[in-house]
Amino acid sequence: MQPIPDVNQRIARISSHLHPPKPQMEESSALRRANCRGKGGAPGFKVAILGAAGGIGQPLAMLMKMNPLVSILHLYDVVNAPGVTADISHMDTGAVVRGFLGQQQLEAALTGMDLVIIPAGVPRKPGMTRDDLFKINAGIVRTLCEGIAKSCPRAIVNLISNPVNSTVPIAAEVFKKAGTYDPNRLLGVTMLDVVRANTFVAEVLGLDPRDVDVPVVGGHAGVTILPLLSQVKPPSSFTQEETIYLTDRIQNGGTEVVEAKAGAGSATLSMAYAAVKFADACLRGLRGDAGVVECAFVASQVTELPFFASKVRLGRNGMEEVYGLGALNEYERIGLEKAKKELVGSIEKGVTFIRS
Ligand SMILES: NC(=O)c1ccc[n+]([C@@H]2O[C@H](COP(=O)([O-])OP(=O)(O)OC[C@H]3O[C@@H](n4cnc5c(N)ncnc54)[C@H](O)[C@@H]3O)[C@@H](O)[C@H]2O)c1
Ligand SMILES: O=C(O)C[C@H](O)C(=O)O
Repeated sequence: MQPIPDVNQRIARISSHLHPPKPQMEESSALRRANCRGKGGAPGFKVAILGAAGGIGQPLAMLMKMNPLVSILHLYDVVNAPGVTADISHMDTGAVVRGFLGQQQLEAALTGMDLVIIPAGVPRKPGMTRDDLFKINAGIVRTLCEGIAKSCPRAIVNLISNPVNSTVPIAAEVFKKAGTYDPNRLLGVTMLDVVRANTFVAEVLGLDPRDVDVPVVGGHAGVTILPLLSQVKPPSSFTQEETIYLTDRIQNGGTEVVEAKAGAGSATLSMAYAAVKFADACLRGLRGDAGVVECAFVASQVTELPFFASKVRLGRNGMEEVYGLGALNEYERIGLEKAKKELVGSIEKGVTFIRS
């Protein structure tokens, strides 16, 4: 005969139906992870997203949950991390998802991570430059990088927060101060410029964008975004009119989206796609795949500037080789001078923010 549960047990059972266990945020679930038979031990890399509840963070988290190279996915934000974590964690893909809310959980979010992707920070509104975001985002990036230096100093960092031309130097200075700086592990994400360039060039040439590869060098703001149309694959030639149109559209792709969103933010979905494309390349490099090459804003000796976006080869140690610029045509040489002129100030601004 079944024992009759006492009233308190019955109330507890009814209440647990009405108020199902909260999504896993640390130890909040009624059936704790330790009691589950599956330990989520699939082989793969541990990845954290900082700013995971934002416009980029959410689709980025979804796409990383779908990436078979990821075994553990940590979602950190200062707001709404529990909701996003609950939602994403129901996807029946391999990665185990854990959520972390607020500064006091930053250390737990970062400990043991192989790759940290940072889309935390405010986006532009129409009329603003990326540099207008410096005031708020510089401090956010500093805090998060201090956390990385403390909790996962060997992690590869993919920095998305704008202005990338200044936030990457900020991150480098924070890591230097902490004694953990490895230039090969700090990569500013400029992949969206490449994704846009491939799309716009394919449109002009009448090709499938998946068959087009446009190197984009320099930085990630206005004239610092320098597409090398003379090096497009498959080899292609452009009229002067096409070159001017394409260069302008690639350099102002971000503004095109900011204006279309009319105050509701900047590129999020195409950025999440680009971020995952780049993160996947980093993970394939970490796995030891040969010939993984993408563009990124990195510490560099390709020009006289300390940072510059170039094609880089990714490997077990992050960036393993930075490629030179190759032969440039006259139009690109003029563009390069303009890009360097603006980059000097943006890099210096980031360095000074930490040193002063
Ligand atoms: N590199 C690129 O190509 C590229 C492309 C698009 C956007 N961006 C930049 O990415 C950033 C984010 O854009 P978005 O559209 O996702 O913005 P968003 O406002 O939608 O999301 C930002 C998220 O960051 C979180 N956040 C704020 N402070 C934080 C902190 N201290 N720690 C952790 N999280 C914090 C917010 O709570 C929010 O969830 C912006 O700076 C934007 O300019 C860069
Ligand atoms: O343009 C922006 O402010 C966001 C981002 O840098 C982009 O290129 O879309």
